[in-house]
Amino acid sequence: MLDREILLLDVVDGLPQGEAMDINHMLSERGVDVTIRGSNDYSDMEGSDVVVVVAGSGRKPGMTRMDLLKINAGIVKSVVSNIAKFAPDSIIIPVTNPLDPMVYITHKVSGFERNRVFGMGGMLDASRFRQFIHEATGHSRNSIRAMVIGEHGEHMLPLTRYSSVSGIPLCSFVPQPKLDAMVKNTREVALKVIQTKGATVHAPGNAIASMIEAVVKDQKQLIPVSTYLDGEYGYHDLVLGVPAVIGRRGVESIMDLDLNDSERRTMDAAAESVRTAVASLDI
Ligand SMILES: NC(=O)C1=CN([C@@H]2O[C@H](COP(=O)(O)OP(=O)(O)OC[C@H]3O[C@@H](n4cnc5c(N)ncnc54)[C@H](O)[C@@H]3O)[C@@H](O)[C@H]2O)C=CC1
Ligand SMILES: CC(=O)C(=O)O
Repeated sequence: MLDREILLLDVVDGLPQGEAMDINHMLSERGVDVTIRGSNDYSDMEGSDVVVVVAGSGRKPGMTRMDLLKINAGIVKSVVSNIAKFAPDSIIIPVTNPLDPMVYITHKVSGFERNRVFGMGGMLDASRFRQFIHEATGHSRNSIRAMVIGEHGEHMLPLTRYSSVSGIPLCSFVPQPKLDAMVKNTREVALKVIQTKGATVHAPGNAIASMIEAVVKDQKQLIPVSTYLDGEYGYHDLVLGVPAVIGRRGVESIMDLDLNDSERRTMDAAAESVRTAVASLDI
């Protein structure tokens, strides 16, 4: 595939082709020389540098991400087998939920080195945490840095100690009850969006785009991503969200943060949740 080409691939005949035409018309008006193509044929992805996997069902109001485990595991396995066949040198960014088990499947089924498989979840969670910090403090979004690790699910870990406004740690000027409310809202807000409009769209799209940009432009950005751990944070053979430096080679390094007892308990609960889910699958 040419550098400035994006392929949309879906099982539904006509859907990616229609989306491609629509997006090309928009890009034409904006003078952007990137070509979008739609296809139902996996062989069209040959030569792709980065492949984003969003295939699968989304959760409906009342569902947790983990409720999608069985149905999406089969879909992701088949999609990833095709990626390994037709784009063996690519970087894969899984997005399908439940994210962390899907990243684990992707890593195992593709056989790709762990740096070439990392999921989008933490960056979206951090954008939500950032918005709650903005709403609670009134400070410019530009001055806010937020970090969210753990599971992209019930055991998400918004790290108040590692989040800041203009370099000043959040916990040094926001009272604990307010911090607790921000953490709770960050964990729960996706469901509120789904209850009101059916799916989360713009914020996930933006997070995916930023992650691709970090790879393509070799930005070495520190981003929370869902990645395979081999000893980091004390976990082996497990996928969880952690801060990582993202560049041309994908995950170029993982930052092993020092966690306090309470943070460690949430991280352990996240690890247990993902491990149990993965153990229930036939990979
Ligand atoms: N990790 C994250 O932060 C986020 C994850 N998600 C997850 O991403 C997934 C997709 O969500 P949406 O785009 O809202 O759903 P959607 O229903 O709009 O799109 C999913 C697409 O997957 C296609 N598909 C199904 N099986 C396929 C296969 N075998 N091969 C190729 N395509 C196939 C469907 O035809 C459909 O067009 C869901 O699991 C959702 O929960 C969504 C937003 C954020
Ligand atoms: C759908 C989902 O996982 C999210 O918006 O966080």
